[in-house]
Amino acid sequence: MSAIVFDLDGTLIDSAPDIRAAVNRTLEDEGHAALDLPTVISFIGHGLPRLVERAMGARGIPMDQHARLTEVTLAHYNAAANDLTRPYPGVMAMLERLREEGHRLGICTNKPEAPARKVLDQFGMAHLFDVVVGGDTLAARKPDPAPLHHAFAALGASSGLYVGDSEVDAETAQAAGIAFAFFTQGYCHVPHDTVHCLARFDHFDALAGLVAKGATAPDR
Ligand SMILES: O=C(O)COP(=O)(O)O
Ligand SMILES: [Mg+2]
Repeated sequence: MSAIVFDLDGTLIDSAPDIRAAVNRTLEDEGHAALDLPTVISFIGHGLPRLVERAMGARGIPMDQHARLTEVTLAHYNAAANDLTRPYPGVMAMLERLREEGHRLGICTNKPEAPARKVLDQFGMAHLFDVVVGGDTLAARKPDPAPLHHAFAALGASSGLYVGDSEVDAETAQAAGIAFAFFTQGYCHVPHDTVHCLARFDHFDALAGLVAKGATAPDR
């Protein structure tokens, strides 16, 4: 038995199109032009408040509107979190296999906890996870290691494997002293060879094999 914790956006699910739609609804409500998908993807990774801040910056909206527009965007997202979102190929089979092998699974995402739970539920994945830590579950969010420590503690493990798609996840794992497996098809914003990881993979069919080969050994 080991504990395996997953990032969500860009790792288990390709959620950027719905995130983009929510942000663009907010911008359009305010009379501003929409943002394209690559631009929105470049803003994903540090949580919703940061994403809204960057979208506002791109459109020259004064930051005194930030708290309000973050709430508005969250409401838009909660209303339509699964219209365009899809799990990456092989995700469901991989999660079920890891559970069958006796691993305990968790989520550590910077997405707010409520929509994270909702998305997992709508894809029929919620029952596979023993803990969901979102960007607003604790006072700190990734790359602070606290949310990842919290997830592993809830699983009754001090170590295991963290699986994510971005430099933020790699930094978080390193700060937490947890081994990191890097899914390369998500929303990473730096050259892939600069991402510190124990293993990298581009399809979830490969993950169970990595776990079996001992990718859950401590990273340092
Ligand atoms: O909400 C974000 O900015 C990123 O979410 P993630 O941590 O699941 O990639
Ligand atoms: Mg991610």
